[in-house]
Amino acid sequence: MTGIQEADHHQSVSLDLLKQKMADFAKERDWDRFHSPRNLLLALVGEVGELSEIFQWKGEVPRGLADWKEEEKLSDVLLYLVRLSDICGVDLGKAALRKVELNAIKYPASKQYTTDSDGAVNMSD
Ligand SMILES: Nc1ccn([C@H]2C[C@H](O)[C@@H](COP(=O)(O)OP(=O)(O)OP(=O)(O)O)O2)c(=O)n1
Repeated sequence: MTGIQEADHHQSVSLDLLKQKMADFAKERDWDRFHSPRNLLLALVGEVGELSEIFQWKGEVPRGLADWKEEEKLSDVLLYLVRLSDICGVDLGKAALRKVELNAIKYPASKQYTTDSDGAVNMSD
């Protein structure tokens, strides 16, 4: 089973599955030689740039992004990030989970939060 059927079969798509798919994709094309950390980072930033183009000059966009057809750009960002993490030997899922835990310690849910005009977060009791 491959591709979309596989995704449908799974409850949700895991980072490990995406990591394996990207590794297979590169290996089958002999593209490991292109997937250096630097190249992957530049490719990732390039895809973030493509994503940014969709939003630029449009003002604030409502949540839900009605009729948004740009899922592929988000996917490219994720795929390059997953691949970069793999090549750099980082367990992205574990690292992100740990960061979520650190965020919760840094910003307790019991506090009140406001933001400055420059976007900085202020915390109070
Ligand atoms: N050296 C490469 C080139 C591509 N890809 C994979 C990862 C991305 O998911 C996708 C990116 O493909 P393109 O560079 O063709 O970019 P787009 O799909 O965004 O096409 P375009 O820039 O024409 O819109 O392909 C990859 O793994 N390694």
